[in-house]
This record gives sequence, C-alpha cells and structure tokens, in this order.
Amino acid sequence: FGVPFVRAVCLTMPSIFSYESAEVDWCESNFVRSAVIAEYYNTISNVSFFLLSPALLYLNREYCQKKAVPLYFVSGLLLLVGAFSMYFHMTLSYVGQLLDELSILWTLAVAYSFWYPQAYFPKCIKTRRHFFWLTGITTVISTLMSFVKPTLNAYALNCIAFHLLYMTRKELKKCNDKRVHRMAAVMVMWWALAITSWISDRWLCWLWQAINFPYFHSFWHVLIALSLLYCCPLVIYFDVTYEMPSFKPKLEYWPSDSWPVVVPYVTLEEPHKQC
Ligand SMILES: CCCCCCCC/C=C\CCCCCCCC(=O)N[C@@H](CO)[C@H](O)/C=C/CCCCCCCCCCCCC
Ligand SMILES: [Ca+2]
Ligand SMILES: [Zn+2]
Repeated sequence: FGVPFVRAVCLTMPSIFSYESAEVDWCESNFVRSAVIAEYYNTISNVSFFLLSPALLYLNREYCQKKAVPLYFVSGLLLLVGAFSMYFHMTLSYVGQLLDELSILWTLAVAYSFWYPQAYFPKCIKTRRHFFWLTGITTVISTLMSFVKPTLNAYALNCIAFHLLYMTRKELKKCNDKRVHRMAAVMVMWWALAITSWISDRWLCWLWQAINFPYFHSFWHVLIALSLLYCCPLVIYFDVTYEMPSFKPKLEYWPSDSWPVVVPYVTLEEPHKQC
C-alpha cells in the first residue's frame, strides 16, 4: 500500500462535499430546472432570509441604537443561515446539511443567550454571564452530537419552537397590550403554516409528487422567515420591558396601522421624561 493506493481510495470515496451526499433529500425533484442547482425552488426561496435581516435591523433601529449587539448578531447569523441553506439545497451535500443545521442551532443559541428573560433562568444560574456559559456548553455538546444522526437534527431544532410557544403563552398572560396579543397570534399563524409545510414535504412527498406539486419545503423557507419577522419584535418588546426599565416599548406597524398587511416593529418611549 503506497501513496498511489491512498490516492486511489480518496478519489473513489464519495466526498462529504459531493452533490447528493446528504442524508436527506427534499421532495422537489433534483436537477430539473438547472444542471448545477439540485433543488431550484428550495434554493432560491432562501432569499427570504436576505430580506428578513435588513428589515429587522431597519425597522427596530431605535432598539439597535440603544442596544446594538443582540440584533446585529442575530441578523448576521440569519444571513448565514440563508447562505448555508442555499448551499445545502444547491448541492444536497453532507457538509451543506450540517452547515444548514448547525447555523440554525448557533443562531438560536445566540438569541437565547441575549434575550432569554432572567425570570426564567434555572435556579442555579444567577447572572446573564452564567447563562451565556450554560448556553455555550449546551450548544457545543449539541454540535458534537449532531454528527451522530444528522437526520434527527432538524426534528430536534423544530422542537425548540414549542419551547418558544410555551414562553410566549406565559408572557402573554402577564401582558394587557392588545397589539402584543395580535402580533403573537399572527406569529403563531405563520409558524403553524410553516411547520405544516415542513412536515408535509417530509412525510407526504408521494402525494405531492403524484400531483406534480413538490414545493412545500420552499414555502417553509418563506413562512418561517415571516414568523421570525413577528417573533423578533415580540422578543425585543419583552427585552425592553425587563432589561431596559428606563424605556417603555411600543409596537408600531409598517407601513401604517391602516394597511391590511403590516409588519410590526418596536419603538422606545422614555416614560419618565419631563418636558
Ligand atoms: C428568547 C429566544 C428568542 C428566539 C429568537 C428566534 C431566533 C431564530 C433563530 C433561527 C431560526 C432559523 C430557522 C430557519 C431555518 C431555515 C433553514 C432550513 O430550512 N433548514 C431546513 C433544511 O433546509 C431544516 O430541515 C430545518 C430545520 C428546522 C429549523 C427549526 C428552527 C426553529 C425556529 C423557531 C422559530 C420560531 C418562530 C415562532 C415560534 C412560535
Ligand atoms: Ca429533492
Ligand atoms: Zn431548507
């Protein structure tokens, strides 16, 4: 066994970067619309994340001026999620799948470390710095575990949405602002449509292929981005309430209240300001 043998093995071994080396393949048929993009609509629908990030930063700019790091970090990571997801659907490679899933995991971890309300910290955690460490260690362990059975990663990630739903319910019980309740209801509606699309693409592919409409995963990309467009202002609203007591958060709608379809954002009022 010399160098030529090792080279021969490496050349014939399927590469983790090669097309269709991932453990999952979504319902959309591969290489139908392009010779280089495996799943065309699943790839281009990730544009939603490139629109979501600047929209969040622009609309919630008053919050960003007072507390820049969390939203800059999360928006940047959402761009990365969009880019890795594009790469994954373009190649359906093993590396693409892991980059897609791990970028989601780390975005959630960063969002939780910055925004998880202190009132819900486990009893042994006293400060946000400690919570950072807890999330960091948990995320590193989850990252290592994600190599064991990559097919299960997406299911585990989707379960986190149920924790977010539970927290939203708890917070809404303490909140009388009708706008906040309305925004949460719209977020849940988009998320319910998103997860229904994700599950139907996974489980009912035979049906969608039979009727020649295998596009539900691309709907998922758009719908989950829409639910995040509502989720982030909601989380910011509670962050201002709990962690920035010198300001009062106010929900506004873009372009204006009277439009039938609106995007929520948070502005800050200084309640103790004397004129
Ligand atoms: C105090 C906590 C604040 C939380 C803020 C939320 C931050 C959200 C961070 C990341 C979510 C990005 C999800 C985009 C996924 C796009 C890529 C994709 O489609 N990947 C698939 C393969 O292509 C993969 O199968 C999908 C895996 C599942 C991901 C599930 C993510 C859960 C996101 C929770 C969103 C909550 C919205 C409202 C909840 C009621
Ligand atoms: Ca496919
Ligand atoms: Zn996807």
